[in-house]
Amino acid sequence: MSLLNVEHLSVSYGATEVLRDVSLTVDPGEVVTIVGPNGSGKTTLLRAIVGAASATAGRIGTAPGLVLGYVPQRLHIDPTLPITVERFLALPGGASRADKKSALARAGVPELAKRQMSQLSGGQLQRVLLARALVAKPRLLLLDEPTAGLDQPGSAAFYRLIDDVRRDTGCAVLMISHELHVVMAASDRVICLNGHVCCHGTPEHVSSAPEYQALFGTGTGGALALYRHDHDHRHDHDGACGTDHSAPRDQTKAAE
Ligand SMILES: Nc1ncnc2c1ncn2[C@@H]1O[C@H](COP(=O)(O)OP(=O)(O)OP(=O)(O)O)[C@@H](O)[C@H]1O
Repeated sequence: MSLLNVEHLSVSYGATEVLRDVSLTVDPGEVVTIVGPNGSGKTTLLRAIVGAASATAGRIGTAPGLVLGYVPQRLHIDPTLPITVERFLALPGGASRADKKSALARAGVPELAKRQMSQLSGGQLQRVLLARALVAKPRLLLLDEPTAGLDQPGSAAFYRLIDDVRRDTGCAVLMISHELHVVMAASDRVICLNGHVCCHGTPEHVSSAPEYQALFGTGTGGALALYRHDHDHRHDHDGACGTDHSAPRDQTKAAE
């Protein structure tokens, strides 16, 4: 049984439809990565899954009692508001000291408990955000570009950490990433989003799909092209993006 089942989801901000007819599933233990150009609705999709953006159509089903852990893309911390890492990790429902300690240890930053949030480096902050997501012992971890702003070694270390967490806890991961080599190496499945699901499947399948290449270019240049592609294929309401949305079932579980 899937942990998460997004069915025909549409989300609008005012009159602007940002997501249209998006369907996907995440099964226990899977790593599913969402790629897509800036403004393609990736963050909105995660926000809808955690209940922070409301659907205009479709539904989001979760396994009974599913605990989600969400690492947002950005966190603004008011530097005038003193708050320690330890206090930041407190959950609305309360978290034990032991749970907070073990989440920090699992995120690789056990020494940061007493530090001020405003004094953390970018890499430390990402790990503290991860720790906060882990306190509740999630079965599904949602990561929104978790390594944005980190240098290459910092980013690689963070993804190794995610891999360790997944192996140790068995949680599934649904993440947004712009780093193609990470996506290729670490994901079971990839969903290419551009307001709608352009294509989906194994990393190999997606990276060779014409819809993906139209968005991101081909080869390793695709990773760099993520931010400067020209959106040159249609994705209006007839779904005419040249996409075979009925991709072979052995290659993907999206849109079931
Ligand atoms: N709260 C909001 N109100 C109105 N429009 C919004 C809001 N949040 C996002 N949008 C718009 O919705 C579209 C999708 O935004 P979203 O942040 O989901 O894209 P994204 O794929 O995550 O982009 P990026 O890669 O730049 O992070 C954008 O055009 C954005 O300007």
